[in-house]
Amino acid sequence: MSYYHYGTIQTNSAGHLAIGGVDTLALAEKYGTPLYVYDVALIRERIRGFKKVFEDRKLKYHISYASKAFSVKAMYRLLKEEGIGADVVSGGEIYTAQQAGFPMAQTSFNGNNKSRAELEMAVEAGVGHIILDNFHEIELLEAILTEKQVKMPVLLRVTPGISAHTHEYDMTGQIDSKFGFDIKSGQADQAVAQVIASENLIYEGIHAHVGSQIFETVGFEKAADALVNLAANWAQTFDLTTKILNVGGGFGVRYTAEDEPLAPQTYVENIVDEIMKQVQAKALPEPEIWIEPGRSIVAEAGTTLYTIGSRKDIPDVRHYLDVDGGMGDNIRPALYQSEYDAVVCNRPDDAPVETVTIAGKYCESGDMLIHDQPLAATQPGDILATFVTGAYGYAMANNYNRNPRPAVVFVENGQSQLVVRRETYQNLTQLDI
Ligand SMILES: Cc1ncc(COP(=O)(O)O)c(C=O)c1O
Ligand SMILES: N[C@@H](CCCC[NH3+])C(=O)O
Repeated sequence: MSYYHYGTIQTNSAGHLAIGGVDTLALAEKYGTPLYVYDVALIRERIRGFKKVFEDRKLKYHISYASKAFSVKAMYRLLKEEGIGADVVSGGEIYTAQQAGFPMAQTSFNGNNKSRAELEMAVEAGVGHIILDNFHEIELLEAILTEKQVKMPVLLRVTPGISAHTHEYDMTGQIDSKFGFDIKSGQADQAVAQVIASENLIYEGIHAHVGSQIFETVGFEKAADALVNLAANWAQTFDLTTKILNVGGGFGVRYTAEDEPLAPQTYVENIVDEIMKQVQAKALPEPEIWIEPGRSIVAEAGTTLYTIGSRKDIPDVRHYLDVDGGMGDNIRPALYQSEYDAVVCNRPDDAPVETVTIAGKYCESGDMLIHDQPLAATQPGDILATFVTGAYGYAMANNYNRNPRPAVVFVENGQSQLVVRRETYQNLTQLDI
């Protein structure tokens, strides 16, 4: 086997790459390329794996899928089926969840610059919790709630001063961060005092998110300690009960064979055990533990299919193999130098015969999907699959060079279902006047 296995991905009896029991060549034929294909069984498996950690321990919990990783109506419907919540970060995500018929009480709203219009929308939509991020937002929300004469449960997002080991753009828990109230300087204390004094903001707990694509558990455990300490301090100083401890997401996944993440549940087991240890040591009441994973629920479930087109061979320098997508459907290599693996869908198990650089079709020299990919022999028209594109792929897709965004297909039990249509050229000009 020449590629790494995720979920239901396998070579079928025809010798082709199959996902969810569906031949990828048939998918490319039916829906066109580039195409995002999601292995629904793997998404379910990830969600159930997280649930099991809490249920095995008989703990109070809430899983809030970080929608930003992949926010489309079909995803919210799947979350609803699996009975978990969703974290949203914009009016657009609130709208999408509403359109999908998602139970809005099961949502929380994060973000460092929520607008008045977005906060009003959240209150009207019945969003379950607002995760307060800064002093301006406290005032804004208080004003809205006073006007509407409603009350809103809130969490306070704090920055615990932990620098997680990941790409600089993926770090969020360090003191010098645009997100949340800083603990060390006393901002978090000041914020909670303001919330307690408010008529309409109902304090329910604390939130921290240290960053994304993190492999070590130590950062998460330190953040968990910081949250329990804060809850203990606030119990003493303000006689305040912290009902919810939200430790965020950020659990790292395997993009290539070189990555060595822990099993997704292991991160959560470590965090939960650390929280419960500290809670017991400080004699605090048992909190409801919230997690907010995005990538670890959807990343490995996503595969992108491309059609191979031209190639350029520069003797003794490099072989460029071009595909019909690129930084418009996967900006992560250009933005974070992220690495991916690929196989040729009609012969995934063939031994590599050359090392190629997979280039996108966009007018940017940096539009490379994979550097130095060992690959079987290919010809124009062959279908190429890149793995682990389910998180921050479609979510960050764009129309650069006026390329339409690809379609999204869910596969499960041998069936495929179109869940997002391919954009058309007409869609591209529909807002132009
Ligand atoms: C507040 C918050 N919660 C959750 C997430 C989800 O992170 P991930 O997709 O790495 O699990 C993020 C993104 O980093 C975030 O900023
Ligand atoms: N978009 C980023 C992660 C950002 C996480 C959100 N705070 C990625 O693809 O890795």
